[in-house]
Amino acid sequence: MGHAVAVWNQQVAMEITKDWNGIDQVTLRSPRGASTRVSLYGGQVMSWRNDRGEELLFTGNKAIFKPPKAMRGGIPLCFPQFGNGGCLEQHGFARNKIWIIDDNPPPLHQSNSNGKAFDDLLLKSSEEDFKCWPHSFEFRLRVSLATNGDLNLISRIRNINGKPFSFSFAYHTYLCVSDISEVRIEGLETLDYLDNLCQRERFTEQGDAITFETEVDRVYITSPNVIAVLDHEKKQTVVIRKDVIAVLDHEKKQTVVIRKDGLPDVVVWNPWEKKSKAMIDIGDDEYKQMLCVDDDGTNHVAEQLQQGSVDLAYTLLPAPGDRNVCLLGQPGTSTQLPHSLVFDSQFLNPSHLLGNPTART
Ligand SMILES: O=P(O)(O)OC[C@H]1O[C@H](O)[C@H](O)[C@@H](O)[C@@H]1O
Repeated sequence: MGHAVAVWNQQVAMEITKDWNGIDQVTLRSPRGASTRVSLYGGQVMSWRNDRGEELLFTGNKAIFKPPKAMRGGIPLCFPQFGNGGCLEQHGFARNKIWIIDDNPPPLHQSNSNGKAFDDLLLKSSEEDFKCWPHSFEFRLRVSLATNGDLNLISRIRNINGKPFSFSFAYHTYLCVSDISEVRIEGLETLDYLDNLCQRERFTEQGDAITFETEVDRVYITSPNVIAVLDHEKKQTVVIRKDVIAVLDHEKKQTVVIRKDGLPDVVVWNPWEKKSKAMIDIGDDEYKQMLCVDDDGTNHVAEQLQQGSVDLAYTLLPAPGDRNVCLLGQPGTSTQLPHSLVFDSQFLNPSHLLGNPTART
């Protein structure tokens, strides 16, 4: 079966229920109480809670949980287009499709499932999609939850007829923050970005850090190894690496680390007050509690998939905020943060990405 649990009590580790629209949703639970819920509508992660039951992803009070639009919040999957730069609807159609549970997924590395509850979902190109995007693909998503609450997403996109196609992709992650005015991002300051608010004009980031005093919608190109997003109010920091993003919330005493592979760019988005008021599915003031840090391959990759498949891996790791953090990047380098996580980021090897038992100390 494509939904399985490796180690602990399977009966409590995974549950399939119907949402209020009658659409299946899969809840995975860790033995320590962390959980995640993924909807077959869009393959979207709707919720991710740490072992204290605290929600780590943003969902607004006015979020609309009804097809044909994706719910604003959680982690929508943007495919085969991120943004509105192509011929498709904004962020592509995958987030608005009904996925199925994949009962027979091709194997991932053996250790991927060690000690984890996981579920495999599948979206196949349909005749309807073909009218607007004439390419044959299979998009497999593995969502897994480790014993320690780490959330891993692996997207495997496969060209199934050998005719090359291009696509862009993003994990459009809505992080929950305390107060956007108290959040800053460090590490993007020398990067070039395309400003979606200025017809994608290219600028170079000049400030010491990115702070939020107005709407921001930027694509940072080829993000470096380390970016930090600090949330003073929540006492939380997000560290983003090319392969890793960490989110530390001092107030909530939690850390989230994101590791990614095959996704060179970072999109930073907050709609701010005016745009929020114009959006029907977010409360007027809720922009203060959200920050989208999307990991994508919009500009550089626009993956050309000639044959075979590409894997786009993504890991979110929560950690208590009362220990020291050491993010180990390249061998011999490290970034010390005030709170706590130690991991080995040789994540290009899926066994490290998904199954490294030393990921948390
Ligand atoms: O409203 P959505 O289609 O979900 O898009 C929400 C946002 O997604 C990304 O972050 C884009 O950079 C923004 O321009 C867009 O507004």
